[in-house]
Amino acid sequence: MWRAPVTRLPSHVFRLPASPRCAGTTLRTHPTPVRYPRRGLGQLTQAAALKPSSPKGPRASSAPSHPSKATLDSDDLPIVSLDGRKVAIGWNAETWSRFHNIWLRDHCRCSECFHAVTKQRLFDTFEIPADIQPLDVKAIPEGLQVTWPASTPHISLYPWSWLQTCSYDPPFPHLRPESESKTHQIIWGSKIQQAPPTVTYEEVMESGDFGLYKWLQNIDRFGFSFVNNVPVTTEATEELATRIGFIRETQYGKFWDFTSNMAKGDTAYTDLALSAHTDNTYFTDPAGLQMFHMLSHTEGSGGASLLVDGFYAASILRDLHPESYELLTRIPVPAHAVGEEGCLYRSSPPLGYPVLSVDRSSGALYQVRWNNDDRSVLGHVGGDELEKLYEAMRIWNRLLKISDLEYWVQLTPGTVVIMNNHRVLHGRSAFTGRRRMCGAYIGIDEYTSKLAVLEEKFSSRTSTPSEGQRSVWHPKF
Ligand SMILES: C[N+](C)(C)CCCC[C@H](N)C(=O)O
Ligand SMILES: O=C(O)CCC(=O)C(=O)O
Repeated sequence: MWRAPVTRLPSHVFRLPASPRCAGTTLRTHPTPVRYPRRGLGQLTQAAALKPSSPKGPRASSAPSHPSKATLDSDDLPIVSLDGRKVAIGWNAETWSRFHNIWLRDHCRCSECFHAVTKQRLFDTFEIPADIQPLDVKAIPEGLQVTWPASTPHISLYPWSWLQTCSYDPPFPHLRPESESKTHQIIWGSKIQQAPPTVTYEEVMESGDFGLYKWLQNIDRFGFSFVNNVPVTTEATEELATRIGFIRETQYGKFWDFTSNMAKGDTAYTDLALSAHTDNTYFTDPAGLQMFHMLSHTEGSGGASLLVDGFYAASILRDLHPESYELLTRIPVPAHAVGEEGCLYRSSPPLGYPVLSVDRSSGALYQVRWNNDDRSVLGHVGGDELEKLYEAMRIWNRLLKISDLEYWVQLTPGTVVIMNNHRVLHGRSAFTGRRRMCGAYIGIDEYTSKLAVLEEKFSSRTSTPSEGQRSVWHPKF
């Protein structure tokens, strides 16, 4: 049985082994702090600075760390030079970035080129000559200053830290904001039941939003969170959901209040057991968050809830069954929801989406789509690949049922569970009696937007300026 080496974290949570990249989690390498060009390097004359730098100029080897302040000392500025159709910036003796001239002109964010409030581009990118050349490039304490040819020469200024965050030749991943959350992702197994991520209703509802931030950080890191002490009403549960964003309405309604009465044409509205699955595999954009609050269960038993970390299961599949992992990241699987007379939802495009969606550039897993009950006819997989696909699904299904991965919990009135439906699978055991459940979906974009806004508010990296308007140099757009 594959087990990630347990590190110094509590026994029920651990980070993936220090392999370069695992499903959904890229461990951050903390760059050794790098000094800016020493005085000697910073003293290039203006003319020298404009000379094309040596094409074999040193490439990035030690990634720079963000400058500790917005402006740099005049005698310690990066070297800047023209390099054909690019501008080269020497952060230190061996680390350079190169930005295409057209990229720099396109990304000018002065008030003429970029709307200071709406943060939308104001000029026509395609008016920029493909071979545009600066009249001048200069390193000044505030950043890289570039003068562009125009009837009245146009001056652009790019802050040093923004250039480092956006550097693409080479990229500095550890400076990208998305590296933060990926690094924070914590995968878990059944031992999470020792200390599941939990916040209180009072924390989440308090007006300062820090409790709400704590809740969303839980979801960002673990893929789910409980909320305790929630009033046992649909109204309080709905109000809790809308603290994150507007509810996603579907054919099941907006805020659901359901039981096993087949009110809707889906087995969720029965007392049957449901194996681990994600919802909405038939939607182009499956709901991002799913919230459940069990309001009552009388005259019966069972109905325990199941949570499985799909990113954990996928990392095991990747490491132990790479061929099956590859098939599940490549072969689309169609799905449908047609139980309601007035509905005939089927995947669009008709072939559907892979069970495991992987970012083709980084290789990081970003979504699990799995509901074997809602899967449609596999009519597009030919040859021996079909049997390999069934074998891959069999292995995947077996992984989801390993006791070390299953977190069974009996929900009780007053405790809400919310999960990231793109990562955490859920299910339930069969039950008897009358079981009343309520909840809602929230779109993935509403969730990630609210988390980003709260990060702006509470984290040091991207604080909103005192005047309340976010900077045009915000690292996230
Ligand atoms: C609305 N509520 C969550 C109660 C039921 C949703 C139906 C679940 C459906 N089989 C799916 O996997 O999407
Ligand atoms: O009834 C439950 O506990 C969960 C039902 C379910 O899996 C769903 O609605 O997707």
